Amino acid sequence: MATNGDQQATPKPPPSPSPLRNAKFFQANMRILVTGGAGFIGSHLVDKLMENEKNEVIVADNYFTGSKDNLKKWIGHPRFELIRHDVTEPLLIEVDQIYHLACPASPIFYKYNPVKTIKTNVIGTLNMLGLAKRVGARILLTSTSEVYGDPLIHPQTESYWGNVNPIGVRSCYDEGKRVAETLMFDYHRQHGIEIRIARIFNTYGPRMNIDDGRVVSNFIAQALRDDPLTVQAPGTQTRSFCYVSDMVDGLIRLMQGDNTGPINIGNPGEFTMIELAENVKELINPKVEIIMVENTPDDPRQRKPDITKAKELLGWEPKVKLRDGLPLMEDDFRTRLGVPKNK
Ligand SMILES: NC(=O)c1ccc[n+]([C@@H]2O[C@H](COP(=O)([O-])OP(=O)(O)OC[C@H]3O[C@@H](n4cnc5c(N)ncnc54)[C@H](O)[C@@H]3O)[C@@H](O)[C@H]2O)c1
Ligand SMILES: O=c1ccn([C@@H]2O[C@H](COP(=O)(O)OP(=O)(O)O[C@H]3OC[C@@H](O)[C@H](O)[C@H]3O)[C@@H](O)[C@H]2O)c(=O)[nH]1
Repeated sequence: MATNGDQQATPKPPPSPSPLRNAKFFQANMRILVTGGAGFIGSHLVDKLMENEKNEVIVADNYFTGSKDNLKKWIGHPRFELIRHDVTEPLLIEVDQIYHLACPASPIFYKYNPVKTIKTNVIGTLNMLGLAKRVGARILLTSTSEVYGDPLIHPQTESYWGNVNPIGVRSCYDEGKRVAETLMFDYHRQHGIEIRIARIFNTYGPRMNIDDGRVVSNFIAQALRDDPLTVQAPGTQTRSFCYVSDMVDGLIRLMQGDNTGPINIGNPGEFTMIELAENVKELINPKVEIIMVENTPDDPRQRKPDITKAKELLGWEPKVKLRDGLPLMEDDFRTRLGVPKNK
């Protein structure tokens, strides 16, 4: 049973969705729901889960920031199903595991309709926990480093409670994810649900929306379009960037392991935004200009994961360095933007 030091209820055995599942000649695949599976991280997670022939993967997504395009290689596959579904509505299906990712992640998208972002985090997580409770599924929440807000300790350990503005423009996301974590633990303590919480730090890689608005996708798209790289002032703020394949590996290990978390999953390599811009310029377009532009309120000034827990409890650490990951993302952006390498 999962351990996190808190008192825990004894989990009930999962109800069997069909007596056939225990029959000798019935192929009992692991049924895995991925909410938000048409998005950036979700679609890479689906690719990895589909590699295992014992997995059946069901994606539920409302396509707010995701796209069917990200899943096109699986559409029609006998072990794959795609459902247009908004997680703020209940979902009645039979599954063994739930990876709950559904939520806009880029600040420009989560601020676009903040009330909807809160609903997605709170009602959406309640609905997925209700589903987990009904069918006895294990559920993993993709929480975020944003639960630490503008952190006053550095690097951030999971025991740090954070420094979040409860009424700011980012709060719909930060506080929404904090409530989602609370709900996960309350369902765990009250109903014995098997939970897993990943606190994801900034992740990048192929398939990010070209106009996603997050810094790595912005800089790469700008470099390929010969537009200036827009560093938001002061540019000394830091982030630590994890390549998506490392992230997916960490999420699967967390789901399959014995620990509830929360566990930080991220790459501790820390960069200022000026350093990131300089790296993109050097690697992708040495002629591009770097300019300073105005920032948005409550931008965290520093962020770096302490990944001791992930190393010890999951045997996980990231493998891909930023300077190796950026060219992989560049190739994907070149294809989608139609900008050949030696233009
Ligand atoms: N990428 C990162 O750096 C990062 C960092 C921390 C946490 N996370 C978390 O990881 C998850 C995935 O992030 P991502 O980067 O892939 O973002 P993304 O925007 O590419 O993917 C989110 C997906 O959720 C879907 N979605 C949004 N609201 C929904 C709703 N109400 N019902 C159903 N589907 C909905 C979107 O259409 C999209 O497919 C999110 O929960 C995010 O908070 C991501
Ligand atoms: O064009 C840009 C965009 C962003 N930035 C800066 O880059 C830094 C990172 O900004 P991003 O928008 O990529 O992402 P943030 O780190 O602010 O938020 C992210 O944190 C973790 C996740 O939960 C989410 O994916 C997202 O909320 C910020 O300091 C921002 O000011 C730029 O300098 N230029």
